Amino acid sequence: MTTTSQKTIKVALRGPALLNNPRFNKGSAFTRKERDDFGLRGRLPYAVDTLQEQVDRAYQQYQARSSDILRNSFLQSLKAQNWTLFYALLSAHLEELFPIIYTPTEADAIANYSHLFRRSEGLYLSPPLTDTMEEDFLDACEGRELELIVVSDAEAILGIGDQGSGGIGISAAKAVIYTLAAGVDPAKALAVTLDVGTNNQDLLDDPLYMGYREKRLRGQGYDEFVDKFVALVKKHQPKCLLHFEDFGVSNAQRLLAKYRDEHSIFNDDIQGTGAVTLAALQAAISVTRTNIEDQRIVIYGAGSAGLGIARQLRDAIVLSSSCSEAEAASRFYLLDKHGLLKRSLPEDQIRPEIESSLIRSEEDWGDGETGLLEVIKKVKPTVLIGTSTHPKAFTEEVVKEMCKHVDRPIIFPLSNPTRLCEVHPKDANEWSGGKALMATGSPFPPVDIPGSEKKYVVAECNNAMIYPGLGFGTILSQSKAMTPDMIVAGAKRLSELAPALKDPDQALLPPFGDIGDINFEIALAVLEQAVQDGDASSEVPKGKEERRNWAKGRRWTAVYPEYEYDEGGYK
Ligand SMILES: NC(=O)C1=CN([C@@H]2O[C@H](COP(=O)(O)OP(=O)(O)OC[C@H]3O[C@@H](n4cnc5c(N)ncnc54)[C@H](O)[C@@H]3O)[C@@H](O)[C@H]2O)C=CC1
Ligand SMILES: CC(=O)C(=O)O
Ligand SMILES: [Mg+2]
Repeated sequence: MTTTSQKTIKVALRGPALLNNPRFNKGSAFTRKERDDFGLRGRLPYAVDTLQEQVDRAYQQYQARSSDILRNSFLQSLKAQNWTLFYALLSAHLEELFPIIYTPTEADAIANYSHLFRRSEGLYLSPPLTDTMEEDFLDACEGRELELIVVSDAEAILGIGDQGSGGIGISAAKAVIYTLAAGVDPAKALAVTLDVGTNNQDLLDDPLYMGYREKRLRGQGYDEFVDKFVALVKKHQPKCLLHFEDFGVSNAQRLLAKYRDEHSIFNDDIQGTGAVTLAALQAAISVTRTNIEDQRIVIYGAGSAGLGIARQLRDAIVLSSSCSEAEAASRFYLLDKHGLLKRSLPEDQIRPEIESSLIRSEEDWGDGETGLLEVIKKVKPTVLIGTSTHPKAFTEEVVKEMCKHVDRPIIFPLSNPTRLCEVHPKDANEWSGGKALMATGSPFPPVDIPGSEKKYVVAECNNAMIYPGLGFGTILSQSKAMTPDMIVAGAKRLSELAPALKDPDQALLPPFGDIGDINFEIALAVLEQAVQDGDASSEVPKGKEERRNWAKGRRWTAVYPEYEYDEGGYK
């Protein structure tokens, strides 16, 4: 691990103000000279640590915590103290710590936000403070030119639903992953929660609940509130990527459509999930040696993720075959709470934003609700994807029925956190006699390959495998929008890096331990696409190799620069 960079930066903070600033704090790693210059001599134990020694100590402290939620709290607190150490520790033990800062543990941390709370982070915006929103926004930006804002209104956090003010947790976690995986400078990122109230009665009844204790704002009031926020982003941070996370399905779709031509925006649950699933599917069909247009695809759970996946895969079929959009759409069978989405369902059982080509016609399917097993029997799908939050929905009967018709069923139970997964991969593996090609939303241990000493690594098909690269590539390009072609370029690059391409017994996506290298490649692919389409800024270097080196240099890494005291320096 490199512990100091060659860079020297000017800092205007002294003593406790420096030690309490997580961006600049080095704790026990301040050099003797820095201790002299910044009034720190007697404020620190005598020895000067390296970053590696700090990481070793922090890791020991981490390991001493007795539960995942306590480990999550420990890491939160470390982040509030020292960003460099926090990111260096995460990078050093990435695969182990990732599920602690993200799914599944972060879901529990968010659900218990008001009880675990110690220190605020990011920006909290609520309707009673609408009049001061601009002032509060500018305060949170602290004069910085941001590259990234992650915003959530917390209506559909992971699979655990409406979490009110706890939503800041998902914005912050997604922002951390941008830094960890893509090298977005944490000082140029902001986590925001639009705390517009909550319909989660448990939160409303909780005396310790910290959010805006009202039912969710809806309708025109909600739209005006979001409009005001987006207008501030456009006005004060025109170059920043605005990432939407875990909005309720109707708002997610609507807001993406509303703002996509106005600012560089991205909806992770729709676009990120669509892209990562496309990459995993490309790897799976390279194993089955079939074409994407020949798949019959059942998607169980037609919300943000399910619809995002359907649209991304449909568009991929159109791109790689002679199929029209309608022909491509006819390969999909979407199910929601009332079973198969088909025209004979009452109007209020199908969300109005779902395009009719994704809804099956009644002649084929008759009246009444059609459940998953019936759909599997009739459709004989090659691909079954779960985005429903309905645990264990892919029963033994469902998996075995699928196996009757295809040799290698592709089964992606993507719901998070772990306990909401549609099928445990161990069960799907057993029921399919080891034939299922699997990917899940949260991490699962490898499963046995029948008749082999080897294990089958279940890919983690989570948008976190791709969104940092999609976002960083867009930030680098300074394109006005993250275009569909840029997203496809990122997904294509990810699928090329799948271990299954080299060995069909290997995982459909790379491991999360490689998330940094992988997302750098994704970011480059996105940047190249923007350059090719003429969407990149003129500041982007002209030659391809030059661009790669330039992009590498733009990555923030967890190293300590040297500090020089200067009254005009960073505060
Ligand atoms: N692996 C990944 O990268 C991602 C996974 N997800 C996961 O997917 C799940 C859904 O997330 P979103 O789409 O954002 O939520 P959402 O609320 O927009 O969608 C869930 C959909 O499932 C439907 N549903 C609920 N119960 C059902 C049942 N019993 N049968 C069929 N459909 C049912 C709901 O009506 C809704 O339309 C969550 O668990 C989330 O964590 C979401 C985004 C990314
Ligand atoms: C992964 C993600 O974005 C979700 O579960 O909502
Ligand atoms: Mg999400």
